Amino acid sequence: MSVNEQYVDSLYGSDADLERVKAGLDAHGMPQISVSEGYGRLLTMLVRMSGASRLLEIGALGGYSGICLARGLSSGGSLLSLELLQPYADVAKRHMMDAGLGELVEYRVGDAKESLAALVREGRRYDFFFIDADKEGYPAYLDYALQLASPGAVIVADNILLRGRTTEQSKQGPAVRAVREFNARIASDERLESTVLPGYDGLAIAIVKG
Ligand SMILES: C[S@@+](CC[C@H](N)C(=O)[O-])C[C@H]1O[C@@H](n2cnc3c(N)ncnc32)[C@H](O)[C@@H]1O
Repeated sequence: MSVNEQYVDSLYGSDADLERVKAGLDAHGMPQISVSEGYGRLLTMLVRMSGASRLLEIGALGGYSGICLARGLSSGGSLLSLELLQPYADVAKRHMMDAGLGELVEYRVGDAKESLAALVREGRRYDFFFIDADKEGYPAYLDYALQLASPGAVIVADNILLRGRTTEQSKQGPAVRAVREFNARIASDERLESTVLPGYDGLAIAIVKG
């Protein structure tokens, strides 16, 4: 983390619900790869500012971003979270319940591409997407988000810099290539209005034009 990011994070007090998630990840032998603190706060604000009520998260881990997303919901809103691993979804649900947000979230376990294809078949619509699962899947996740989006929906994706690998031309692995394709599409797709924030590990934010 940069000095600036550390400084900004130090302005905020400790958050008991999010600290519980970090401790829970260690306790369950899960990786500490939750969204950064600063972008977690931004997720809450984006949900609140957009007025989104049907949220779709791709990649739950231990529920850190789930808490941040659900905190921005107003009454009647809900979060569907797609997670590959049942034990991770169970841990995330526990953390959401501990944060008093358990009623707002539902999990679908399995490969996100299959869950997303099922949501398309079911005719579902969402007005906020948070993409944060396997990086090879990002281009497909963007395709599905566009199919599932209501007009004006917000699409956010984390880790678009891959800790420097995205900009290092010698790196040509499948995850790097997929994220480069995703970033290029976020910036150039005429259906989207977008920006990319280069802080922490990079965050893409797009609005689906109405
Ligand atoms: C970076 S972590 C998510 C962090 C979480 N969004 C947060 O900030 O708290 C990525 C998650 O995606 C899940 N994942 C990886 N591949 C997946 C797939 N094909 N389908 C669904 N989930 C997947 C992993 O099991 C892991 O929990």
